[in-house]
Amino acid sequence: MAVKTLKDLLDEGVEGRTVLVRSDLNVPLDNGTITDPGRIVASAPTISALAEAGAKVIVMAHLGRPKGEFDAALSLAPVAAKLGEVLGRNVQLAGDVVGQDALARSEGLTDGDVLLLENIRFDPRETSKDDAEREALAKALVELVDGEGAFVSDGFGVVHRKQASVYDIAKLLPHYAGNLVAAEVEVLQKLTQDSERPYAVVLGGSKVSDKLAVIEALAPKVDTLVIGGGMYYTFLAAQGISVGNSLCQEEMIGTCKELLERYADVIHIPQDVVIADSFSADAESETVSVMEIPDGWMGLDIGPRSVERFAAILSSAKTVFWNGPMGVFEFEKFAAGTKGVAEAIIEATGKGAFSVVGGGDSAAAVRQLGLPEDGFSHISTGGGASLEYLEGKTLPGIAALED
Ligand SMILES: Nc1ncnc2c1ncn2[C@@H]1O[C@H](COP(=O)(O)OP(=O)(O)O)[C@@H](O)[C@H]1O
Ligand SMILES: O=C(OP(=O)(O)O)[C@H](O)COP(=O)(O)O
Repeated sequence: MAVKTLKDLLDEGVEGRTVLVRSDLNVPLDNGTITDPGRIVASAPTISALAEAGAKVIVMAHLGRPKGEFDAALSLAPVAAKLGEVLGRNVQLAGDVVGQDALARSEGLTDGDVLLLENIRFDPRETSKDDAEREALAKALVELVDGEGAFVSDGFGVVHRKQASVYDIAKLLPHYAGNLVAAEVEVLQKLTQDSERPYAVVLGGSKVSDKLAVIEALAPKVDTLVIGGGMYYTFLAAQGISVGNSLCQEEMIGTCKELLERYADVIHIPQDVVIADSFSADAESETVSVMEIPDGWMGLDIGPRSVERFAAILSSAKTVFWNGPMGVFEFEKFAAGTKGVAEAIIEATGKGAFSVVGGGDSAAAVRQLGLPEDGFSHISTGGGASLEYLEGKTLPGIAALED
């Protein structure tokens, strides 16, 4: 990556300078409690290095997908507390993004202080499609800077988003790749440059509209695409199978039909499914063939026959990239598919395959299901970002650092 790095910035000297850092602190929450702090832990070294070197550090981050306005359930308050604990230093949380409180707190920063702005997506300009709106937010963020500022991009999980705190801000300040972004890109380069065959990609999760588009680009590049989680119901619907209340992206049915025809040898979808009568931990559940999903029920995990078949396919892979849980692993009843597929990837890794798990929830699943983290070659903090990198797409948050 031909970009300046954190080391370059530290060599220049940051004492007394305000450094804006974009981190991906989008961690899973259960009723306000962080269930997996992985992304906070992975983001800490860059923030810590800057604070230690005497910078006034202002961290920008998002949580979930608020609709451009304050949402108490998506406040970064629990994240600020956890970040402080991990860093071993006080982390202030601003009550807003670029409002009165953020401005007053940024003016009061002294060397080595860390200030976290409130969820950057509370400001509708962050995710706006309008360049001028995003640029206006980027300018407001720069106004928090005292003297000669700098921008460090360290939120790998969000570098595929053309958003104000990821992309536009780099045009206004000297910019550098943080340690996490640099390390993640280095590992993913291995996957794109010399991936040993057979190369398998396993896709699941719930960001169906984002990731169905990725399948189109990845299918010609890999030997096997294993699809589970919330992703495959659109493929079932494309075969005329009724999916009840399962996640399904109606407008992508035509695309899925074409993909199934063109890549029949590459794409593998489940044969059986664990269905539920509601989206809850104690829902009534049953394992059925994918042909038998009744109206009103929804698929929340892949079934045991599918796990067995996927495990057989993955056992011969030499390169594996996995993003997205196979089911709603947060509920015990629907965790077996994710566990089974993860175990198959661990087994392949043990036999010499190079394996990468990407995504906040996928990484959380590995830890929560008690699987060994060192069973994989690398655990990445970015799911969508990794996928788009593997696709060969230009990632706005990385391209902006190259300018
Ligand atoms: N069949 C399903 N229906 C609804 N949600 C699902 C299903 N399978 C998996 N999920 C959910 O997908 C979420 C993770 O999706 P995603 O954000 O795409 O993954 P990652 O964060 O690893 O990139 C998990 O919270 C999980 O509960
Ligand atoms: O969780 C994230 O991505 P991932 O689920 O693809 O790993 C990132 O924080 C990006 O979030 P977004 O997909 O709402 O832009």
